[in-house]
Amino acid sequence: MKNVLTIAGSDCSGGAGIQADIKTFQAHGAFGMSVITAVVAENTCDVISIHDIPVINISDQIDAIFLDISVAGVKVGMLSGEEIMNMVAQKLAQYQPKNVVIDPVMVAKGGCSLMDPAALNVLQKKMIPLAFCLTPNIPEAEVITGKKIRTIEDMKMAAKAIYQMGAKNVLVKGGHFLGEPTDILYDGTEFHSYKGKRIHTKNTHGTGCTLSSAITANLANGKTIYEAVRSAKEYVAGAIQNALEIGKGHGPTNHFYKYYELEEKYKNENL
Ligand SMILES: Nc1ncnc2c1ncn2[C@@H]1O[C@H](COP(=O)(O)OP(=O)(O)OP(=O)(O)O)[C@@H](O)[C@H]1O
Ligand SMILES: Cc1ncc(COP(=O)(O)O)c(N)n1
Repeated sequence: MKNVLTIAGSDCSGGAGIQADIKTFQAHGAFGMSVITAVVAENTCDVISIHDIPVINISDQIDAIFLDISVAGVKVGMLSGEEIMNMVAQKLAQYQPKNVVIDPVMVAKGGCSLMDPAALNVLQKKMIPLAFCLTPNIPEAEVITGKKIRTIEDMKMAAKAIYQMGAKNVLVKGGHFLGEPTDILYDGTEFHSYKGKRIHTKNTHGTGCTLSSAITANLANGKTIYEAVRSAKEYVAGAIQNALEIGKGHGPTNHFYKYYELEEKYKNENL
């Protein structure tokens, strides 16, 4: 079993952030670990408040893991400000883990900001070059590149521009477009398009967190980036399809359907 780490914020309502990441790791047969960067008081409707964990403690959490345990993949989610981002970048550069997947979380589904805009420069200059894969949604790709995205061609141009900032692979997610959700991957040579069928539901809280964690676990489990993204997109579609009617707003993705499959696999392989 591979050990995978998420460095992200806590969503007390269990739909996004650390909680979504750990559920996703578990459903992929990986051992999940977490470094919590912020405690977000949020639910399916709103973000009420954000408490950043002191930088020294985040740094200690990262050391605690890397000084003791081998890490096969790292997913990075919410980093709310410059100081935290600088430190996480410095620690990743120090420990050089493989399979770093960065989800540049900026705004929660309800519209609340989860990243200080002043941190954009650090994201571009220090975090993006550390990413084996960066997974911006359309608004995030627009902020990072400073260019509007209206078409698939614009998504490709954005992926290329972000690749040039130093990420090895860039996946621009198309969930925010109307119509079928197509994601575009650029690997520095070619574009790969991942098409999906739109599932008509309001229960999509945590889809971005789930996708990036599934990619991380797949890479840690030895899949290529192309296979990791294809399989993660299928996983998210299943998690949306089986989404739960929890709360009054955007309900969370559901990971249980995969646990049952995993249980069967383990039984059949006598693991
Ligand atoms: N309604 C939907 N039906 C099917 N797939 C979807 C739907 N919405 C999003 N997706 C897929 O889910 C993944 C996450 O995409 P999205 O663009 O929503 O990311 P995100 O905005 O970062 O998510 P979040 O809002 O949770 O942070 C992508 O693979 C996208 O294509
Ligand atoms: C702690 C944390 N991290 C990430 C998100 C983004 O997820 P979403 O856009 O689905 O609200 C979130 N809401 N909370």
